[in-house]
Amino acid sequence: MEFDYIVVGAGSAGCVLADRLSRSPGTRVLVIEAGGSDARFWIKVPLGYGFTFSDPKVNWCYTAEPDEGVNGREAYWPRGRVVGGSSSINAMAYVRGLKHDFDDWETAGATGWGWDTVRQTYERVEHHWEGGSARGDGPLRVSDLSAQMHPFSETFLNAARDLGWKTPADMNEDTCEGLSYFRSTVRNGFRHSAADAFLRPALKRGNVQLIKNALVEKLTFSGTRATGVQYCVGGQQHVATCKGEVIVSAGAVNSPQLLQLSGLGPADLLKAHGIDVVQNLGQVGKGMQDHLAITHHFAANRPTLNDRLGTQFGRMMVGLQYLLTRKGPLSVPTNQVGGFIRSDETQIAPNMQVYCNPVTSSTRAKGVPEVDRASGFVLCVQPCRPTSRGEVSIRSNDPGAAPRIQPNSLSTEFDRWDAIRAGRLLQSLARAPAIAQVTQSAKEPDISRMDDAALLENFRETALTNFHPTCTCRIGRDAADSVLDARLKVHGTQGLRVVDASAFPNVTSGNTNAPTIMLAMRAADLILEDQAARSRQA
Ligand SMILES: Cc1cc2nc3c(=O)[nH]c(=O)nc-3n(C[C@H](O)[C@H](O)[C@H](O)COP(=O)(O)OP(=O)(O)OC[C@H]3O[C@@H](n4cnc5c(N)ncnc54)[C@H](O)[C@@H]3O)c2cc1C
Repeated sequence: MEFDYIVVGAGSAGCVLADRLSRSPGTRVLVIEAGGSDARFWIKVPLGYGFTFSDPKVNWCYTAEPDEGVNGREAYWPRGRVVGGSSSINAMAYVRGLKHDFDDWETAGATGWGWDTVRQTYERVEHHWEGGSARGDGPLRVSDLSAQMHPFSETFLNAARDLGWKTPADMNEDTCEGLSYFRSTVRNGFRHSAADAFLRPALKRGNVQLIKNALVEKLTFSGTRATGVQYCVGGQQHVATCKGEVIVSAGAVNSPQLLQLSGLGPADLLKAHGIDVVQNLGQVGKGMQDHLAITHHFAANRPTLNDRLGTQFGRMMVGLQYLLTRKGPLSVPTNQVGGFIRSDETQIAPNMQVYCNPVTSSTRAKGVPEVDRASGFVLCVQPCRPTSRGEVSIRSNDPGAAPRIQPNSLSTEFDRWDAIRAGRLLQSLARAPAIAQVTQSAKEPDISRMDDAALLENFRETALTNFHPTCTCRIGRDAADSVLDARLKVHGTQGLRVVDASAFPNVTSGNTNAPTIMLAMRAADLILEDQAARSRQA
C-alpha cells in the first residue's frame, strides 16, 4: 500500500505528526516504531520510571564512549524504545525552555522559530490543569501536582526566598526565573505521554496505521528523492512506499544513524562502511548537545519521601493509596521543585537549571532503584546552555548495531567554567538557612568546602547526562553548517524531513520533551503548508 506520509518512530515527535498529518480523512499516514506496546504498569504510574530506566524491553539502553571530559567515564544513555518513545520513559517534567533559547535558534538559521511563534505553538499543545482549574485546550495535559507533593518540598522554596531568588507560580511563564513546583505531563494520576495525547486519538480515525516492533533499516530513494522505507519485523524485511514525504522522527541518536545507514552523511564515514552515498552531508550526526548535571545527596533531620517509600510497609501503603485514589507519592514524579537561576550577577539570563527532590535513592543490581530508608533529599544543578558538541556515528552498516555516541563533554573553556559555576550555586543552595536547618549531614562527596579546582574535578567525576541529547541533525543555513533547512527538509534531498530533538539548532535551557513536541507541532504546520502549495500548483 502507498501512503501519503511515512513517519519513522512513534516517540514524542512522531506521535504529534501522526495526529496532525492525519486530520484530513483522505490522507494515509504510516507510523513505524521499533519498540512495542506502552501498555505497561510502570510506564503508566508516574513514579514508575525508575523501573523502565534500564529495561531493555522498552529502552535502547545505550552506552556512550569513554568521555575524556568526565574522566573517561562511559555514560549510560537510556532512550525510549516503545510506543511513545522517550515520552513513555521520561521523568515527565514539562519545561518550555527560555525565550532566548528560541531567539538563538533563529540566529542559528532557524528562520521562523523565534519565541513569539514558539510560544503560540506551545499554547496549541498545552492543556493546563492547575489546582482543579483548566486552561488551554491543547491535547497534552500539563499538571500542577503540588497538592500531592511531599510537604518537605516547601523547604526548597523557602531556601530560594532566603537567597533572594524569585518563586514564580510556574517556570513556564515568560519571566520564569526562580524556583517553583515542576509541572508534569500527568493526567488523572497517570503518565500522559505523547502516545496518550496524540497517537491514540489519531489511531481512532482509521487513516493512521501503526506498525510496532519494526526496525526501519534504511530509507529508499529514487535519485535524491525519498520514496519510502525498508523495515524488518520478526526477521522479515518489508518495504513501504509513499507519494508524499518520509519523516524521520527516530530521536537524537537513531535519526542520524538511520540517515547514515541510508547514504546521507559524511561521505568518508559512509564509504568506510560500504554504504553508497546518496548525498554527502558532513553534518549528519555532528553538533550534538546534551545537559550534564551534578547531584548531591543530603541526610535530613526530618521526614522526607524516604520515610514513606524506604520500607516495605511504607511502599505497600503508598501502593494502596494509589490503587484506591490515584493519588499520593506514586502519582508524582520525583522532580518536585526546580527552575532557572543566574549563577552570578554577571549573567544576563538564567544559566543554571536547579532540581530539588525530597527523596534519595541508590541503584540495585539490574538498574532497579531503591529508596534509602533514612530521611534524605537531593540538590541538583545543570548548566543550561553547554557549548561542547559531540557526535553520533555508525559503527557498521548493520542497522541492528548501536551507533557510537561521543559526548565530548566539557571540551570548551566555557563549559568548564559553567561546571564550576554549577558547583558554586549548589554550595549556596545547600548553605541557605532553610536547607541548613533540615540538613543532618552532606553525603560524600561533600561539596560544601570545595574550591574551584575541586568543584571542576567533582563535576568531571560525578556529573551525569540529564538525557537531553539534541542537535545531531540540526537546522541551519546550509549543508556546510547543518542537516536541515528551517522547514526541516534534509539539505540536497526531496520528500524527506527530520522532525525530533535532533533538529534543534541548540539545546534549550531546560528539559527537552516540551520543545520536541512543540517542534513537531509546528513542523506539521509546515508540512501541510507545503502540501497545500503543491496541490495549488498541480
Ligand atoms: C530517562 C529519561 C528521562 C527524561 N526526562 C525528561 C523530563 O522529565 N522532561 C523532559 O522534558 N524531557 C525528558 N527527557 C527527554 C525527552 O523525553 C526527550 O528529549 C524527547 O522524548 C525526545 O523526543 P524524540 O521524538 O526526539 O525521540 P523519542 O521520543 O526518543 O522517539 C524516537 C522513537 O523512534 C523509535 N525509533 C528509533 N529508531 C528507529 C528505527 N530505526 N525504526 C523504527 N523506530 C525507531 C524509538 O524506538 C522511539 O520510540 C528524558 C529522557 C529520558 C530517556
